[in-house]
Amino acid sequence: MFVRRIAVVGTGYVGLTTGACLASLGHRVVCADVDAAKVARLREAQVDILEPDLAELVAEGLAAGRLEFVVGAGNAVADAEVVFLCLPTPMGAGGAADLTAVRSVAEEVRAVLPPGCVVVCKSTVPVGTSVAVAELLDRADVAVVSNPEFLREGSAVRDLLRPDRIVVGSDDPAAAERVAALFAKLGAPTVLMDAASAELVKYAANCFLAMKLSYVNAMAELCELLGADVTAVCEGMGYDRRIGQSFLSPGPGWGGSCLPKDTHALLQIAQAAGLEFDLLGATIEANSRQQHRVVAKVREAVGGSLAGARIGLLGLAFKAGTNDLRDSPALAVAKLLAAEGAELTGYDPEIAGQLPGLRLVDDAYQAAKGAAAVVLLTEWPLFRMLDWPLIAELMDGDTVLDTRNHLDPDALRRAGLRHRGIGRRP
Ligand SMILES: NC(=O)c1ccc[n+]([C@@H]2O[C@H](COP(=O)([O-])OP(=O)(O)OC[C@H]3O[C@@H](n4cnc5c(N)ncnc54)[C@H](O)[C@@H]3O)[C@@H](O)[C@H]2O)c1
Ligand SMILES: O=c1ccn([C@@H]2O[C@H](COP(=O)(O)OP(=O)(O)O[C@H]3O[C@H](CO)[C@@H](O)[C@H](O)[C@H]3O)[C@@H](O)[C@H]2O)c(=O)[nH]1
Repeated sequence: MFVRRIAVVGTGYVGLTTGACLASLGHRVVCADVDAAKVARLREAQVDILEPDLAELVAEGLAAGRLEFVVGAGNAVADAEVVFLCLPTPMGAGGAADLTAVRSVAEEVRAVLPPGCVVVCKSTVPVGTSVAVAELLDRADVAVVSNPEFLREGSAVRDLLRPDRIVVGSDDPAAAERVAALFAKLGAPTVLMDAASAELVKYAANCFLAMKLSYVNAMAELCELLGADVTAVCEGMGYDRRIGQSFLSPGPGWGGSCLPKDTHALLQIAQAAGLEFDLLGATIEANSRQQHRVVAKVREAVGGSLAGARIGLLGLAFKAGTNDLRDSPALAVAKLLAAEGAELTGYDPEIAGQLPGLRLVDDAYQAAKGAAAVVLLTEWPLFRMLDWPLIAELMDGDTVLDTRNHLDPDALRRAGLRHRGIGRRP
């Protein structure tokens, strides 16, 4: 494999993982960010996000001289053969993806990109963005390639080094081949296509996953009405290889930094193209319904009114294994509870500091103390090991709402508590 000089712009979940992994594959990588304090920490191998193996890979790359961190995209690209854009594309006005950072970096680097380099869009961006970036760059000698990223938070390094597939799209097939070659060592199935299709694959995949979860959450509601058990139903469905066992767990609704913004963005993309994508709209609506359903269950547990009710929340991150709170369903549920006058105390093993609308405490027992009900919102393994008799003693009420079906109902029952799950037989 040829060693390549690579620049990565943006050192968040995607950029830092991409940079550290490409360095571990032998390439020489310069990562840039606008956040000077973050760059200073990264130069000391201090990684803020909770990602297994990432800090180690960063330290190894720095020590080997293959990984470097600089402030500002313009300072990273000078001798790069390939430039990855790993910039935020948050939900903007009306739900569309906000491309401000991508555009501003394209303008920042256009005059300093070396001749013949390839610019790769790894951010999740609407169809047509590669073409728009090429127009902004206005450099006939620079090709633009789409290489969407599919990593999950909490397993970012593993997902990047052992991907299910690599998608590379460009209207310049030679440039796409050059980008695919960077990852050749991984031996993953690599799908080459045109730029528009590659951009759409990312949204198509995330929206399909969201739809699968909304379906499962709706099925859980139906199970409650019919006296069936969603765990058994999903297990039975999942053995069908066309369906699969993964991504079939009901919860308090799906969230995180990607699924919510990407479903809204694709709805906008479809609408702009003249398609009312009703199925996707229903997927989003069902998710909001699921959060309201959780609130209704808490209301019922405390006897009808949440005004002044003390509620203990276990878990705040959008899923276990991350300290990311972006679009966390736990926070969405907390906000709805607070709007009805509930007094919230919350605990998450990976979240510290202050959050609006709730009192953050240092352990699950403090969250349960005096609570009329306890609500588990993130499936942290440690919650399975709690001292339930002690929690029963500390609580005012007796109901634990387990929105992830994560706890052992018998252990709670033995402690004298009422366990309420999602889609479970009472
Ligand atoms: N987080 C994920 O799990 C994930 C997975 C796949 C794809 N994506 C997509 O990848 C993109 C990046 O997501 P992320 O989660 O890594 O974002 P992030 O918010 O974690 O990181 C973005 C980084 O870009 C930096 N930045 C912003 N403007 C900049 C500029 N002008 N110049 C240089 N740096 C700048 C920020 O300071 C930040 O460090 C998004 O489009 C997202 O949808 C995210
Ligand atoms: O069976 C399941 C699986 C997930 N979730 C929830 O769904 C949300 C998203 O989970 P996950 O997909 O694991 O999180 P992300 O790290 O945001 O990863 C998604 O978003 C990334 C950014 O686009 C993509 O790269 C990944 O492929 C895609 O899985 C979270 O709230 C989870 O709790 C469930 O409720 N039940």
